[in-house]
Amino acid sequence: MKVALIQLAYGDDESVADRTARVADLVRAQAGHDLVVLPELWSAGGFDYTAWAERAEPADGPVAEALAAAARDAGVTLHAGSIVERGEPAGGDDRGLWNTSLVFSPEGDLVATYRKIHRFGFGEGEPGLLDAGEALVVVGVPVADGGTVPVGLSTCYDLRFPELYRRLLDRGAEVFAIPAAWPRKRVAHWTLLGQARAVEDQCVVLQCNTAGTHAGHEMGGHSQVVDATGKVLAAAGLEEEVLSIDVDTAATQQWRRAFPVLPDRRLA
Ligand SMILES: NC(=O)CCC(=O)C(=O)O
Repeated sequence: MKVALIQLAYGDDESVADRTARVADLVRAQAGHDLVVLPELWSAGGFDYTAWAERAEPADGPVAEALAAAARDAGVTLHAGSIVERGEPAGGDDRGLWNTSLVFSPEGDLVATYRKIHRFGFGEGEPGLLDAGEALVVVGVPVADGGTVPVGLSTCYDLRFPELYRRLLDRGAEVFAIPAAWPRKRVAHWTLLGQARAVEDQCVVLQCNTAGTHAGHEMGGHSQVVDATGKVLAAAGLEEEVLSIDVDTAATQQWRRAFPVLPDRRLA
C-alpha cells in the first residue's frame, strides 16, 4: 500500500480558504499513492478553540467539498484529517459539534466518518466545546495491486487509550490511521505510544501530526509510519514534510503467524 502522510505546518496568519486551497494542491500532488493522510483539525486549527464554532461545517461543507475534489483528481483514498463538524445534536445537552475525520474514495465519495471518542482538554478545550463520538470505524482502503486493507480510525488523544485499538483490532483492523495536532512538549509520548500500539496490536501505524505554531501552541511534527513488528519505516522532523512510503501490508499477516501473540490474549 503506497501511503503519503502530509505533515502540514500552519500558523495564525493563513485564512481557512487559503489553507484549504494549499492542502488540496498538496493532495493532488500525491497521485499514485493508495492512501493519503492529513492531520487533525488542520482547517479549524488544532488548538484554535475560539475559532471552532465559526469554522464548524457539516460533513459535506466547503472544506469537505474541496478535499473530495482533490481525492478524485489525484485518484487516491484520502483520509482528510478532521474538521469541526456541525450536525444535529443527539440529545438534550449535546452541542451538535464533533471532531470528525472524513475519508474520501478515489472517486471523491465520502466513504467513512469517525467522531473522535476521547476529547482532549480535561474539562476545557474539546470536552468543553465538542460532543464525544461513540462509534468505532474500520474502513477498507483499495490498493493498486488488488484487494482492500482494513484501516481503523482514531484521532490524536485517542492514542493514549489502548483499549480502543484492541477493539479496532477485533473488528479486523490491520492498519491504524491517526491524524493529530500533538504539541512539541509531549512529542516523545506520541512517538512512543505509536510504536507501542504497533507492537501490542501487531498493526501498521500511520501517525500524521501537525507542524508549525498556531494559537500559541508549538506542534510536534514527528509523523511516523511503524510496521506491525514495531519497526519505524519512516519518520518526519519538526517542519512541514510529506512522508511517502510503500508499506508491505502482507507482511502484517506473516508477522502475526510467525509470532502469534494475539491468540494468547486472556480476558478473564
Ligand atoms: N489534540 C489532541 O488530542 C492533543 C493530545 C495531546 O496533546 C496529548 O495527548 O498529549
